[in-house]
Amino acid sequence: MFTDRLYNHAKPIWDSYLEHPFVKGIGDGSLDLEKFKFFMEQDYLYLIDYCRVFALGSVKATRLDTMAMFADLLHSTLNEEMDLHRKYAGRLGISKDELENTKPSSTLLAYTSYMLNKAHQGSEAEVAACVLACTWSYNVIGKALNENEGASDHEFYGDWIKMYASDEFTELAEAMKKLMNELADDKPEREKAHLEEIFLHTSKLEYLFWDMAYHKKMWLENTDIMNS
Ligand SMILES: Cc1ncc(CO)c(N)n1
Repeated sequence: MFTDRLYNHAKPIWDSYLEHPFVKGIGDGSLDLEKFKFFMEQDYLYLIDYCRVFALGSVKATRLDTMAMFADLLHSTLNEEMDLHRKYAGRLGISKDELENTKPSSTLLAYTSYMLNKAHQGSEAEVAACVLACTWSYNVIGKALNENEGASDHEFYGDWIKMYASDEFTELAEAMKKLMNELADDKPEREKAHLEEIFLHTSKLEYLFWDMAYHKKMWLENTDIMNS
């Protein structure tokens, strides 16, 4: 299947997520709260544009069931996944306004601009390739962290793990993989290679996103000049 090919190619990058101190810190509960706060603020902005990518998927869908699938993903991101962020914001003392008015980091802009550009230019298959690494890798990470004894009961990070390891989120990731396979399987090799490139780029951007959050990096690490 096409998604096996994608996974095999991206495996070293995906394995490195689980080694990253940010991800490990969620798993063992040791992550600095300020780093998590930075992450959730940037991730909220990320999800706003991620929803726009799903909307483009509905626009470009050639079949009604694909249109419905992108619409469902948009709906559950807006109402369920982003609700996790709104609840964490409440616990961290960030208002909804502040959350929506977060200043974007360079990594966030690179990631969302890339996805939106590819989604605007491409067909429904490119749109699926843009969002696949996101949903799928968070599910893989959530399930891996959930293996840690007591991780999902952690009083602060437990809810994050429960969200991404949940049956509902697993179903979304599986549905995305199924859609990618349906859309890619009969495509010529040149097109498959392009979809694979998008998957690899977004997989790398996922790593950059974890690293950005760990260092609370806006534009350049350890410089204030560009951070205003
Ligand atoms: C950066 C990023 N990638 C993937 C997901 C999962 O939806 C997320 N919330 N944020």
